[in-house]
Formats: sequence, structure tokens, C-alpha cells
Amino acid sequence: MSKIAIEVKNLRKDFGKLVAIDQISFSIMESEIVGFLGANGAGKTTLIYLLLGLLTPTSGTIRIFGFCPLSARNEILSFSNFASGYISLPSNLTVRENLLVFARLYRVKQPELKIDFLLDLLEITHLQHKVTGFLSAGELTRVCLCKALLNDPKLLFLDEPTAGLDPSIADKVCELLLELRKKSGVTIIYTSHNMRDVERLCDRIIFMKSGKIVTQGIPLEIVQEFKQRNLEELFIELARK
Ligand SMILES: Nc1ncnc2c1ncn2[C@@H]1O[C@H](COP(=O)(O)OP(=O)(O)OP(=O)(O)O)[C@@H](O)[C@H]1O
Repeated sequence: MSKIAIEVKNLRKDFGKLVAIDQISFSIMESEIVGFLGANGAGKTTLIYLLLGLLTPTSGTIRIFGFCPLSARNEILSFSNFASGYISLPSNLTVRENLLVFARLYRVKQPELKIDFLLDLLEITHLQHKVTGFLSAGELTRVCLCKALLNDPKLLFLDEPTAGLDPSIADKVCELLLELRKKSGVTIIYTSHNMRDVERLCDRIIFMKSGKIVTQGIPLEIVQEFKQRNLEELFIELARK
């Protein structure tokens, strides 16, 4: 029987007078791939930062495999990882040097071998000696994904991981994530504005608006429930309502 990976109850986050996350509750089961959708400013990144323990909730509780992100941050970091399409890595190091720094931080056994494996998996072995600051956006995204897989996470937070990727590479990344889930049972929390990737990847979507959950469920079922033709149309419908 699968376990609860993430349990959020009555979570709220205020930034001054702005309520960025407004009393939301949800659970995510182990090995699920759940997409958080919503227009710009809906609260997706704030929610991920709360789950990672980088922000303190105004009220409410979060449990990640039973741990509280604020009091057990190191435990959670040991089995989770994060990648974003917009993250920056030390720009004067080469790709390999960057990955080695993170591999040491994560105490990866046989880091050189692991890095070789991941560079090959993401098809960027040819970039390993290139200075990170000179990478294209799509190349950098793939390096960030390598970084996120270094510690074999059982929980992966991906904030717009396919941003800046060309459609062919984005498709490969989705395929790779699905394969990874099949092999390792990783739980994936995913945000994206690319509805094609979301349709392909996510078992369930949670649609947010102004910090609240508007609807959640299996992508195709929600599309039918709202009498739309696809996720893109559903997104526009819910975001404009
Ligand atoms: N540190 C902060 N201080 C003040 N306001 C913030 C802070 N971080 C986020 N916000 C505000 O909280 C709201 C939610 O922002 P958030 O970045 O979570 O949205 P998002 O759904 O990730 O948007 P996007 O799709 O554009 O990335 C926005 O109105 C944003 O301006």
C-alpha cells in the first residue's frame, strides 16, 4: 500500500497584506506525479518554497514523509531535491565542477561515476567541460536536472523544469521522468505552464488561483468535467473565471 508523501493542512502564507497561500489542504501519495497549475502569481512557487522549508508558514501544517520542513530540514533534504528552469549555478565553474560540488554536498558515493551516468542520461556529456555561465537556457536546465538527480531523491520538486527547452528535449525530459518514476518510485511535484508536458506527465493536477485550490483531479477527467477540449483550454477558462 502506498504511503502519504506530503500532507498539507490549512496552510496559509502572507506577505504583508498579500495572502499568497490561502488555507489550502491536500495530500500527495508516494510515487504520484502531481502538477500544480495556475496563472502567474497564483502561489505555486511560494507553495514549493514552503514545502522545502525555505519559507515559514503563517499558519497550518506540512508533513513530508512525516517530517516537518522547518524542524527536520536536513532529513528532508537528504531524500529530496529541487530543480527549476530559472535556477542559477556558480557561473565560473564548469558543468562537471558544479556537479562535483553538489555531489560532495549530498555525500554521493562514487561521484565521478554518478556524474558520468547522469550526463549521459540527459545527453549533455559533451558539455561537461564547458563553463556553466556560457550555457544556453536549455543546456542549463538539463544541468540543473542532473544536479537534482545526484542524490537519487525519493521526492523531487520541479519548478518549470521544461522552461527554455526545445520541444524535442522537453519531450525527452518528460520521458525520462516517467521512466525514473517507474524504476525508483520517485514522487514528483511539478509546476509548468506547458500543458502538453503536464498532460503527458501528471497523474493529478491541482489548479491554484490567488493562493486557493480551485479544482483538483485527473487531468482528462477535469477537462471533461469543465466541458473543455484540452488542458490548455481548461487553464484559460479557470484562470479567467
Ligand atoms: N518574497 C515575497 N515577498 C512579497 N510577495 C511575494 C514574495 N514571493 C511571492 N510573492 C507574491 O506572492 C504571490 C504568489 O507568487 P508565486 O511566485 O508563488 O506565484 P507563481 O504561481 O509561482 O507565479 P509564476 O507562474 O509567475 O511563477 C505573487 O503575488 C507574488 O508577487
